[in-house]
Amino acid sequence: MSITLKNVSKIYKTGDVETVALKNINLEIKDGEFIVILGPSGSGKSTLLNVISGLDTPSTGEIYFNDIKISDYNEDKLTKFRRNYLGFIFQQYNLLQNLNVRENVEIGSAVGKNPLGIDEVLKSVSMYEERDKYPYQLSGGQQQRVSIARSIAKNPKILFCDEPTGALDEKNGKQILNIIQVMNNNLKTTTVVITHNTNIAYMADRIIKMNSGVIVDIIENQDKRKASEILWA
Ligand SMILES: Nc1ncnc2c1ncn2[C@@H]1O[C@H](COP(=O)(O)OP(=O)(O)OP(=O)(O)O)[C@@H](O)[C@H]1O
Repeated sequence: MSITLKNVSKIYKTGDVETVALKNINLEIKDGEFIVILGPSGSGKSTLLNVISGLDTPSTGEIYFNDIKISDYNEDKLTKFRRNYLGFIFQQYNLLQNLNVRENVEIGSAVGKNPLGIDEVLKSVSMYEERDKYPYQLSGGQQQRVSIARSIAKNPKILFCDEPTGALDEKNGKQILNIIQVMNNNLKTTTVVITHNTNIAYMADRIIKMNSGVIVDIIENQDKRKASEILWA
């Protein structure tokens, strides 16, 4: 699924204070593309991801998924659209503590239009053996893998990742990135990753650099690397 932003701005109002978090963003992300968004703290990366993915609404401008203008959707329609077509991976794992690994992943697959097999997904994140354990019995890296399994089980058209490896060490971080890359390669899932780790940009087709709410540069990556090949830290 492709994404198009036309003149998108986002202004936060807190009392009398206005913060312009996004200024007139124009952007096209192609179907199946792997995009990495880089930029200093406060530059608008999370706001951009939230607005693109319908977690928040733009103040002005239009957003399309293929030909569907989602910036016209009301909250109900947006929620359904997100549930059916979009996957999210955040730094926090957000697992349900009273459900085991398999049940957490089943929740993800249940909402998709065209879900993947649970066992297949658990195997792809190397958590099949751990399927009967509860979140408190798992390491941080394992919990993040379950969280990813839950996001990919519904076979989303687009995967949005906000600092997916922020809390992980090199070994676990690269394992997570590899899973995201395999999804993008094999299922052609359009992928948008926000990160502070500039090394991750080597995995992208295109790198978007942000500063003060604007896109300051878009770079075609001529040296696309596998997750296992990037440097760390
Ligand atoms: N809910 C909000 N209310 C008011 N201002 C906000 C809100 N969310 C973000 N902002 C402001 O909008 C600007 C962009 O924030 P955003 O979180 O998008 O940046 P970021 O690039 O993701 O930063 P970081 O890398 O630190 O997560 C900042 O000036 C921030 O203070």
